[in-house]
Amino acid sequence: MSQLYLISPPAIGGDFPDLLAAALDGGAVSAFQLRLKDVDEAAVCRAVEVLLPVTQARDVAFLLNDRVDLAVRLGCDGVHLGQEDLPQGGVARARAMAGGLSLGVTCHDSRHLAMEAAELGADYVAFGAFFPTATKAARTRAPIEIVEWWSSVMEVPCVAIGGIVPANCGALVSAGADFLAVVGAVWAHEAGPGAGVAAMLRAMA
Ligand SMILES: Cc1ncc(COP(=O)(O)OP(=O)(O)O)c(N)n1
Ligand SMILES: Cc1ncsc1CCOP(=O)(O)O
Ligand SMILES: [Mg+2]
Repeated sequence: MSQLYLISPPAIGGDFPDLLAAALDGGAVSAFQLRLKDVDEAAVCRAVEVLLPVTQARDVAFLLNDRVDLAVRLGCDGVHLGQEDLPQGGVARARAMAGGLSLGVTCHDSRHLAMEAAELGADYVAFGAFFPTATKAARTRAPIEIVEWWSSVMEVPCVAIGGIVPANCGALVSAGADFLAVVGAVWAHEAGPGAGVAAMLRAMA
């Protein structure tokens, strides 16, 4: 059984706290990642301040994308780092900086990067993109077999990301993905984010 990992749109408006509440009230979301792109640090801090209470009230873990220093300073539950977001010293240094926070690391389609990240203390590894996505110009396409392999040989959880929607998520659930991370499937759902979460959870069940 996979769990749902919700990621914010790359840009958010003033109504986003209400949209996030609606999404989280649509069903059991295990983790939320704030992933803002092209905004300054002050805007990220303000967003964390207003969104953290929304997730805390619903017992959903709050991870910040890209910035381990800010995640620690702002009291987030975790941080997600890409290979280009790692500090000097790589995953080992990120692990030390993150302390008790949950640490996730992007591993694209690489078994090597994933084994290295797990060895150096990542709490989860992320593979993707599995399907075409409009959210990001993803640098790699990952085969579903990498999830099958990872879940059969490793204990550290894995996250699948990239173009995941209700119609295609079954193969990743069957392959043993611990978490499915989605953006568009929820925020672009025609009936709103709560319906997007509910539709994902129905398809994952
Ligand atoms: C759960 C999860 N997996 C992968 C990513 C991608 O991270 P990264 O490669 O650093 O790319 P950006 O998201 O920063 O554009 C992620 N954010 N979350
Ligand atoms: C952040 C990220 N990293 C790889 S694909 C992706 C975007 C995922 O968004 P969507 O679920 O809309 O395809
Ligand atoms: Mg990043």
